[in-house]
Amino acid sequence: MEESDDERRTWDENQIRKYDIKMKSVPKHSFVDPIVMEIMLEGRPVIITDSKMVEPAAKWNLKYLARHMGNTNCNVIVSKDHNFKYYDDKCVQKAVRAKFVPPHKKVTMKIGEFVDKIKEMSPGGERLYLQQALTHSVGTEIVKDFLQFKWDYIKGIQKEMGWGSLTSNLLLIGMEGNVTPCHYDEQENLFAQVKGYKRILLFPPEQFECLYPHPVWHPHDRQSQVDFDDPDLTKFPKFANAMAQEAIVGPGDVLFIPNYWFHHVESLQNGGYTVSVNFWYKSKSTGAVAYPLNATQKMAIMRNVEKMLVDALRDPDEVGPLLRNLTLGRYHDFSLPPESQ
Ligand SMILES: O=C(O)CCC(=O)C(=O)O
Ligand SMILES: [Fe+2]
Repeated sequence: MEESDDERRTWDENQIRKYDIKMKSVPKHSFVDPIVMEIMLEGRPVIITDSKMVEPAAKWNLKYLARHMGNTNCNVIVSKDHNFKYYDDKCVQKAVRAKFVPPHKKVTMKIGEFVDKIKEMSPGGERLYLQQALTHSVGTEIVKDFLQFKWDYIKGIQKEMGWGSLTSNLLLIGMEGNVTPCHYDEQENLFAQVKGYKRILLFPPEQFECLYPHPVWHPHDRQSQVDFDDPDLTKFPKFANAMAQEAIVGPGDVLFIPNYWFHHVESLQNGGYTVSVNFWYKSKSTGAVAYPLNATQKMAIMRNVEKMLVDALRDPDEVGPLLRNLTLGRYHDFSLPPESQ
């Protein structure tokens, strides 16, 4: 961990984790370029540069945050390794909860304590990741900075995209090398990078079958079951066909992560701590629906069917067998040419 707040202006390949995944780059354009909105309206990710969208947060180094957020009880995840796979502990099914072993601890602490801890931590040891919603409780100076964000610009995007309300802003302070494993969210995301560099691997909803998300009733709902560090291709063979879109973002960059797009996020190794602020928005409400439905709409249907079945059967273990009985020997022939049926 860097002692100082020394600003690194770039990064190199050695700081990037190595995965056996095919990749191409996410396009990167200045906020003044009309192509930004064109890409976003197509529902594709883009890195927006020079927008100064969260410029007042540029001074949010650890010292400033510790001084001005001192009294806030912050949510901090403590992990034994570099992975911070999200889980929902409000998960309703008691049976699931009993069998589920959380991969890490969630605690709360004051930011001062967090800063002291991350400075003490040794390589290969325990890691921390602060993930705190920006609310009024974070202190007046931070709220003042927040109010100085470029809201005209931000609201302009919201309007042009037809998004619903801004639901929350998460402040993320990560240690170098931390990884948020591959998952999707049910919101549109303007992900603003403030300090340090992050690499994000994105996968479109069309690649659902390559990423094998956990069932919806599972505490790891929305998270891929595939361990990128050591993919089990026997269990998850189609992961071999996954094609990532890579984005590397640094201070001042904003990445658009579309609703239902899978994303893996890593703070670059040996790059010091990272600070990011995201903006989560409700998606555009679906007006007239065009057929055939797209991959995002099909993912939403699958979520609803799964939820309904677990509700009706009252036992998550019965969902898989029922779905198999429903389709086995009945539906698979449709994809084959007539002579092989
Ligand atoms: O920055 C990270 O580590 C995760 C961020 C993320 O998943 C999100 O903003 O949706
Ligand atoms: Fe996310």
